[in-house]
Amino acid sequence: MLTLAEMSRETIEAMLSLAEGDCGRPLEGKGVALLFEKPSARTRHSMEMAVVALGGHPVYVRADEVGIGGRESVEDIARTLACYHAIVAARVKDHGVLEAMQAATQETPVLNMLSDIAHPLQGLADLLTIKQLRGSIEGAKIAFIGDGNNVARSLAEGASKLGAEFVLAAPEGYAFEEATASLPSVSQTDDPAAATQGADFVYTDVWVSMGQDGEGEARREAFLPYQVDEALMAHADEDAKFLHCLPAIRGQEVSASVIDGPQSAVWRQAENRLHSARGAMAYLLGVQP
Ligand SMILES: NCCC[C@H](N)C(=O)O
Ligand SMILES: NC(=O)OP(=O)(O)O
Repeated sequence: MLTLAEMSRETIEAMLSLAEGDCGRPLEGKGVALLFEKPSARTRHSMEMAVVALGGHPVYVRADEVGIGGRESVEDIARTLACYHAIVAARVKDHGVLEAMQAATQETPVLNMLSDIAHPLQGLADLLTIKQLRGSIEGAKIAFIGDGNNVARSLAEGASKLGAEFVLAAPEGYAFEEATASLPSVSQTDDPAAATQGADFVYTDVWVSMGQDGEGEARREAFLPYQVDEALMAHADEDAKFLHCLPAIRGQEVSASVIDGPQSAVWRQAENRLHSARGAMAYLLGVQP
């Protein structure tokens, strides 16, 4: 599971059903490796607790402990972890590392816990949140305001598969590449108010992702007109909810009044990281809803 684009509608729906139901204990007596090249709060904790809920044992590994590409090749690290674990999960700087791991481990699933281009576990939690709050994903309108980044791309891919409308509002130079922009029911604009018009969900993420600190100043300037505040929320449906994968910077991509206000669903969304991780891993281990 490296991206939501490579998964079928049926697979995503099965994972969402498992997230809301009984997954059993398919990891009884088994381990899951959780390898992190970048920091994490939600992903580490939701994955560790989801592994425990499935009967398994999580092993947290920092990239510098195994020395990816230095002490040992990516392929040999993946093969090693696959000797002991039922799933190899990794948060990486370069998506190509995940592809190399999956090619090396073959039968042991590799699970993307965030890369430079995709965050499928976040996308799955977002879809679960939309399903719970709206009743159905099909026909929902999601406005994503800001960077066309890993989080935006995964949700666009999932929304497109499940028949939701996804509109990205991004400044020039930060929009989706053609492959994502041309997915069914995905569109983009540089106008945040136009994107938000009638939206059921208004989503944003940080302007400067992990590893982009060198671009911080240019990004903060480019994204200045893209803050989600109460004035922008007024363009959305009156029952619209605000979503953010977190961590958030109040006063940059979102005003405190919106993220801490009555339309915010960010804590439901954060909790759903646990349920969706459980559903995703159960499915990867062969459990059917
Ligand atoms: N916690 C999710 C962080 C998402 C952000 N786009 C990043 O890659 O840093
Ligand atoms: N949303 C998310 O992935 O959070 P962490 O970076 O804290 O894991």
